[in-house]
Amino acid sequence: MRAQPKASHFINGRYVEDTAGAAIDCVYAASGEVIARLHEATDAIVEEALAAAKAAQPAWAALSGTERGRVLRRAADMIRAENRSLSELETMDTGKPLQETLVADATSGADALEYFGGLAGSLTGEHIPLPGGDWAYTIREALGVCVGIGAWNYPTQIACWKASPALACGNSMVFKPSETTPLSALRIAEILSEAGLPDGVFNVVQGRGAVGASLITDARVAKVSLTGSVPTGRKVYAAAAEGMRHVTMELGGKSPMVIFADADLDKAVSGAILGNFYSSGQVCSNGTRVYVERSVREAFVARLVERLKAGVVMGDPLDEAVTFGPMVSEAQMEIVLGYISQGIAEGAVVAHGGKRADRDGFFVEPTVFTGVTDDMTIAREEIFGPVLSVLDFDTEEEAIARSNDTVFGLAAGVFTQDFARAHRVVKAFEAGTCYINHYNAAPVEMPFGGSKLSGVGRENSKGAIENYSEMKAVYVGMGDVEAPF
Ligand SMILES: NC(=O)C1=CN([C@@H]2O[C@H](COP(=O)(O)OP(=O)(O)OC[C@H]3O[C@@H](n4cnc5c(N)ncnc54)[C@H](O)[C@@H]3O)[C@@H](O)[C@H]2O)C=CC1
Repeated sequence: MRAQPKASHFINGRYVEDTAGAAIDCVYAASGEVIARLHEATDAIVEEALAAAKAAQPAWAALSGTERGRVLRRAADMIRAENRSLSELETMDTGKPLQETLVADATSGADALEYFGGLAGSLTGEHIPLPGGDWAYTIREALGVCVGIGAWNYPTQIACWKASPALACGNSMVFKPSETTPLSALRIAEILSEAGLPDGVFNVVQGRGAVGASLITDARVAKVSLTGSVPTGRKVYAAAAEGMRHVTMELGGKSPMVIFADADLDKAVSGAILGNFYSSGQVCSNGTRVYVERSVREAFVARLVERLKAGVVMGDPLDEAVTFGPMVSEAQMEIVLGYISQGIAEGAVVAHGGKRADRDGFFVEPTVFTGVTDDMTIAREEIFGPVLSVLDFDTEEEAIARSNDTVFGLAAGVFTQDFARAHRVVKAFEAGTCYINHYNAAPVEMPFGGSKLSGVGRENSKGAIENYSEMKAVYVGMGDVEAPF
């Protein structure tokens, strides 16, 4: 199997290569096979990308929002038309089942392009009447050159979620995908170009952390948007602060899901599956701490395990019948297996799964732990794999307090038929993205992002516009100017 792109980088409307950069091997996670070899951006490539983005931005910003939006919406249509091949590429890049990528990756990217393309024409400032006939107005302006840095779990989606609001507002972007999944952002850049995006407005450069770091501190960069882990977020935020750059930080989590005894148990089990095993658990907002009211805990675990036994089909993720893929990489598999061992060592009980699957590739069995306590490592740290911890609780107050007892604040969910309680619990959650009787849906119309250590700013929704533009305020004096002397 080969998925070799035309070159490693896409700059100024064309593919660019510089083989002097260190090699990045792209590995198909279901077999361990190398399917493409790319090269990290050298200093010359980084310079070329930033110079292109800087040069292209003013003319792009000078177009009307409607004109910019038209390009984004055209790209959205092209992505939808090409959904199958983009989904296959995403599956090869990440190892996620084609069954998932067909509905959740390029389509989500297209949604973002369409949504922000639609908004672009309506971005305006405001008129502010003042006493004495004076007035003020605001001009919504682009920030300039934005840098986007992606994680490996949703490479297409992340590229589009960052590019769409940035470009809608008139910014240009240099995007660095994760070195683990370098392929799909290149194709997105190519499609944007084919849709009519002026050269240099969206550029992709490859590389590991050092390339990301060199992008952030360049004087031409006005904003950095990162999707990644908390430790990386700390470094990127600090580096961006040196130049007073704007940031959006979409970081990790250890989110709670609270299931009350009155919940529709089948819906709650579905929520727990969506919030733990989709993308083999490699989802930042996953609700991995599943608090179940004591009286229904056994029934919940029994149904969950039954559904996993019946529904999990492991195999080649390119086979559409497969529902459960491998970890993205051998390294990630080892991390997840390490957490499982630690859970067992600290006294948690494996109710399902618990080991590497007996097949080629980096597969870890979907794993359910019971007997988990709040102080265990598996209940405190982000695992980023298919490991669900069941914890039991007795009262609403206790469930809320324990849910919030974490440094993270990305997402949280509640399952109950008592809607007054649902809204009360959600109000008390310390999390940016909450769910009632659902989990992990991320429509573009809804803000997405975290509080506490899980992030700064929001992606998607009209709110993202605030994160990719700034207001220039203009005071207009209509009468005398009174001065003290
Ligand atoms: N909140 C959200 O929306 C999401 C958060 N994530 C989080 O991402 C993490 C998993 O993704 P990984 O790729 O392993 O994260 P990571 O933090 O290792 O890497 C993220 C990106 O940052 C780059 N990077 C690393 N060091 C850097 C530095 N010093 N300066 C600039 N860039 C640097 C990497 O090359 C990569 O492109 C998890 O913690 C997960 O929760 C993942 C998806 C969505």
